[in-house]
Amino acid sequence: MPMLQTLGLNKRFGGLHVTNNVDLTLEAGEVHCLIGPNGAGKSTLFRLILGEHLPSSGAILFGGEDITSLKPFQRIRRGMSVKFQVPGIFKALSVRQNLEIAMQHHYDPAVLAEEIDKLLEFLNLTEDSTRLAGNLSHGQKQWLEIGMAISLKPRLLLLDEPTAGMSPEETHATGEMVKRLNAQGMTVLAVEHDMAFVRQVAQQVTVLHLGRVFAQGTIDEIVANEDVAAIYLGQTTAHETAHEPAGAPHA
Ligand SMILES: Nc1ncnc2c1ncn2[C@@H]1O[C@H](COP(=O)(O)OP(=O)(O)OP(=O)(O)O)[C@@H](O)[C@H]1O
Repeated sequence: MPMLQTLGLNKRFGGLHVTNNVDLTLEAGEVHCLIGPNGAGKSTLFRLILGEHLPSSGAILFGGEDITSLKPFQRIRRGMSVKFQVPGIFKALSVRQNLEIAMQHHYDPAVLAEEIDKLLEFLNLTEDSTRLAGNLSHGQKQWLEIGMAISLKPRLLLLDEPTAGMSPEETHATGEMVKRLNAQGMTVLAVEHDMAFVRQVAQQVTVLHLGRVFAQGTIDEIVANEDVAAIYLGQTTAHETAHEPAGAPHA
């Protein structure tokens, strides 16, 4: 049974048809990347999956259960977790305190410290555990957020442009993190522009264009697809800045 399925999903904002009949299937245990030019509808699809938007029509199944009308917290309870681009960490608290806040109500006090230690090690943040989160590097902040998102051991992790603004080294380290999570059984759906990252982690890639599924396949199939290359034409690297991801994938 697939981990996640969207069936004929539509979302309209007034006259704008932003999600157009999207059928997306994520098999359990896969890393799936969602790519597409700016405005293709990637973030909207994410918000539909998480329940921050309700679809105009269509359905969403999570582990076979119809969750279309469930609220975000009910989806999270069922094992979904998300890391958005917008920072969600408490800058004035230490790295460890941030994780404590995310985890304290979900773990027995007897094992909490040990669980946090394990997570800090996974995130390469052990030596930074007493630093204020606001003083971390950009990449480390993103890793702390990933840590908060995985702290409750979700079945499905949604990542919205996890490597935005990162150096190539940080991007690669993030990819390794995702691969280790996946090796432990976590299913991952990531919106991502960085094709090096997509190539590093993705078993399946879906290309969205104008709200529709434009192409789907392995990274090799997607990169070789001339129609996919064509929809990125005109969206050159001129859009890129260090902190603003471009619409076009950069190889
Ligand atoms: N709440 C909203 N109300 C009206 N229009 C919206 C809303 N949210 C998104 N849109 C529109 O839907 C379209 C798709 O937006 P979306 O953010 O989903 O695209 P995206 O693929 O994530 O783009 P990007 O790569 O730039 O983040 C855009 O034209 C956007 O302006």
